[in-house]
Amino acid sequence: MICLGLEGTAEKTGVGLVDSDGNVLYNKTIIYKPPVQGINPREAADHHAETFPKLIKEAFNKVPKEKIDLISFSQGPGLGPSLRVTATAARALSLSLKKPIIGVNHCIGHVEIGKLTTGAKDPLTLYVSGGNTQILGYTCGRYRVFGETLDIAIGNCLDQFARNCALPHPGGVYVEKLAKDGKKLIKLPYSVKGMDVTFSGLLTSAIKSYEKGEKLEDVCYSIQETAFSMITEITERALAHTNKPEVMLVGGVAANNRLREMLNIMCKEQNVKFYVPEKQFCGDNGAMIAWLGLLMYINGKRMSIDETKPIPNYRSDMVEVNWIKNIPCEKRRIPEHLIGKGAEADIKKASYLGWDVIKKERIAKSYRIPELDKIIRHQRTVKEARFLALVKDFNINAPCIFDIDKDNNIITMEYIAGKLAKEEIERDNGNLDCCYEIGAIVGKLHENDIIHNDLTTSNFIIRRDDNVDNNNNKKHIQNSKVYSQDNSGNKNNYENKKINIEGKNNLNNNKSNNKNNKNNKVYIIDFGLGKFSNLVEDKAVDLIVLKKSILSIHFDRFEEIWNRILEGYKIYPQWKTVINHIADVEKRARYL
Ligand SMILES: C[C@@H](O)[C@H](NC(=O)OP(=O)(O)OC[C@H]1O[C@@H](n2cnc3c(N)ncnc32)[C@H](O)[C@@H]1O)C(=O)O
Ligand SMILES: Nc1ncnc2c1ncn2[C@@H]1O[C@H](COP(=O)(O)OP(=O)(O)OP(=O)(O)O)[C@@H](O)[C@H]1O
Ligand SMILES: [Fe+2]
Repeated sequence: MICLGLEGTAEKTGVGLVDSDGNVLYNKTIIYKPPVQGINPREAADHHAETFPKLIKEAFNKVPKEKIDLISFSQGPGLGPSLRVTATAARALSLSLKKPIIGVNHCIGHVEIGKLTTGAKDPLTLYVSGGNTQILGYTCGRYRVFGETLDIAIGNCLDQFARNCALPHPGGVYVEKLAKDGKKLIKLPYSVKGMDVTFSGLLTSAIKSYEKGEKLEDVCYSIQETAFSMITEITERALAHTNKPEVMLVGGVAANNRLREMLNIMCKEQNVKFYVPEKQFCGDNGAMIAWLGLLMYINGKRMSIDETKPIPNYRSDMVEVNWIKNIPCEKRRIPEHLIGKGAEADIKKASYLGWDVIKKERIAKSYRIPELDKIIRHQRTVKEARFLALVKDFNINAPCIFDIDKDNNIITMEYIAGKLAKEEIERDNGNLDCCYEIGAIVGKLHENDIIHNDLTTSNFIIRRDDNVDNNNNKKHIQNSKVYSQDNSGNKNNYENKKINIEGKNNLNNNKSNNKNNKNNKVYIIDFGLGKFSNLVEDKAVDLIVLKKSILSIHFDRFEEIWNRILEGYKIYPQWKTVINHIADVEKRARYL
């Protein structure tokens, strides 16, 4: 079976022919070069209208039209006028050749052509392009978004910077060339929030640096080093979260050699395989649309002409995946001498003056240039220790700090025996009792203008008294300040509220669960990205980071979990303002 695919989501017109064995028979892309002001959607659409007929004719010279069995086209996401011309061209072809038509999601097209051409089987995919920056992984019938940009895409950031410096389109290519001659690292905002990133602060700051007279080569170098370190870091975070055995890099920005190098280094250090397609399959192309169309069609998907309307905001996680049947069970392996290998740190269990402790060492990341890496690790180590100590003053359970080795970026802290909230929620008959407490902890942080910036269910530990029984720490902890604060009047208040919620929403009436609960305490960890802020915006983004991590990891019980967390969050008097602001931030962001 042979499929002809039409790509036209933005300014590139692509036509591809692929057969059901995965052979690419034809693949050509022609880019519309926009004027200095940037892409004009009307002109991009006119470019498609002129270019599609030429490319289709060329394709028919490769494979006679009688041999084509299916027409597929990029249905979204993208610019309205471009998508409309593409859909119209596909419908016309389908009707004239009397062949079926399939509209596909462009982003998933990038992922599937990557898998086809590299041999990756179950990758965590970093998809970086002009319109998107996402970390995608397949679980249970869909590609889930583990991390993404909360404002503009990385390619858009590079292109906008280039445009401001009168460099041609596509800017990423010219930034890469100039960066090779840059030497000086100019300080630009490094903005990572959990598994998400933002680039608009970095873009503004880079433009200002250039305007102030910094050498263009140095600014380009600094943008690449900073922005690519950020996306490599969130990929590593998502890897630590999902334990996928492979990483794949796709999208137009995947053509960048420095980014390829950084991810390659990170994957070596995490002991996972790294894949990147050859350059013709990185950027937008028709073959990726043809291949995804084939996968969907062969596995039973059919579309009527009425269903072929463009979907400009077509998110990757909206696609129902019908073509993935079996996923290998292989997972990333953590070295045996560690109890945890997060994205940032190695976690070792140890003993300190008779206490059970963990040593959290922020190890050097060789993908980052040492100058940047040193600053990041030092700042985060100091910040984490300070916040861990501080939050106890607000009746929040967090491990006690025993020692900070600033030279080597090691924090020695109390070992909290228990399960991560993530495991507790995912275990058989999932226990959601911790969710209220998680919300209450975040509410207390926000009440005190503390933003955690990395809220996920891996950063809450449910400590069980059962687990502490045979633990060295029990007697020490019972006498400590932390423990007495745990038992403050406030806590009873939380318990009462929690019972109310559970009464309403009685999901876990298993007696033994309830009995265990009484002894459970929720601890928060990992304050390396923390900061002080009284801005509603920062508090809303903090909650969005948590919400998105739950959507990607606990997708099947999202509503229940999120409602419980929000109930707990109501401990914070300004909860309503923050929760209302979430919708504003989400509307503004590209990901909606
Ligand atoms: C929705 C769709 O229209 C959009 N497509 C898209 O953005 O085109 P794509 O070909 O995947 O990526 C283009 C981006 O890729 C960047 N790019 C190309 N070569 C580059 C290089 N060597 N270094 C850095 N960026 C590069 C360009 O600057 C541009 O921002 C998308 O996939 O989001
Ligand atoms: N005090 C502690 N007691 C018990 N286990 C802990 C403690 N701190 C961390 N861990 C374990 O180590 C894992 C990683 O810790 P942490 O989140 O602090 O590291 P990280 O490198 O910042 O992780 P990431 O950046 O991936 O979230 C935790 O998920 C938890 O399993
Ligand atoms: Fe693309």
